[in-house]
Amino acid sequence: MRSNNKNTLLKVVILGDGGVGKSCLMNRFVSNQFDEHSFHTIGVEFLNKDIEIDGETYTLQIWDTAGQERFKTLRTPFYRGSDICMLTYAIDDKSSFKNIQMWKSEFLHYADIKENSQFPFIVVGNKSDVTADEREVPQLEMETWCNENSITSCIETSAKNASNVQEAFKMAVQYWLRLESRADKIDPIINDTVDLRKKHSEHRSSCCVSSGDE
Ligand SMILES: Nc1nc2c(ncn2[C@@H]2O[C@H](COP(=O)(O)OP(=O)(O)OP(=O)(O)O)[C@@H](O)[C@H]2O)c(=O)[nH]1
Repeated sequence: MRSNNKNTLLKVVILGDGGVGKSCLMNRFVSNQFDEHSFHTIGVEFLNKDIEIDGETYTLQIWDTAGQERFKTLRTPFYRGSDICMLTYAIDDKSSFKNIQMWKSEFLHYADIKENSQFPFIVVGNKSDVTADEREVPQLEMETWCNENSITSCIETSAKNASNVQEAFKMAVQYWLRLESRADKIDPIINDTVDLRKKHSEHRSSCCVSSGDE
């Protein structure tokens, strides 16, 4: 295990189609703010935020990526070294749900993770505040897809009204912990070779590319 009462740094990458609310989810989680007129992300940007689970502190380094296809070459180099991947869609946008399979494949390829290995993916259906008439993806459909893809963590969120946002990140870390403790039992030596324990303050970190107006 990487915890042992020390602050554990986890890299979380948020993927999904442009406009599903990735930046808003990150900003709601980190700053408890929501921007009704959020601009498209160009490339990637990240923020750090501490989260406490069972008395242990985890620093999440959250990477918000650009969902638009034209920014693919800017975002994919940042997938390597991720500990958790959030596959995000909007519940009022069926095509964004259909595309999470593509996002999963893109992540596995560029993060260089074997297709059949267990990785902590969490599926997030955002914009749960929309009306029943606007909903295009029933919750059951998400749960079925997750079952078929051996993903045990899925949740509907609203960055707008803050529903389940903290829970989504907490659930992701708990999933990571479950897989990590299983891996430690199988191969404790290999898992101790990479020490990601670092102390971080909560701050916005600049990266190669920032948000901008499209
Ligand atoms: N109703 C509703 N709208 C939301 C929610 N989250 C985000 N939005 C809106 O959806 C739009 C896109 O949000 P972003 O966070 O910029 O989407 P993104 O996925 O980061 O988009 P890209 O940067 O292009 O990949 C903005 O107008 C937001 O205000 C939500 O939970 N509910």
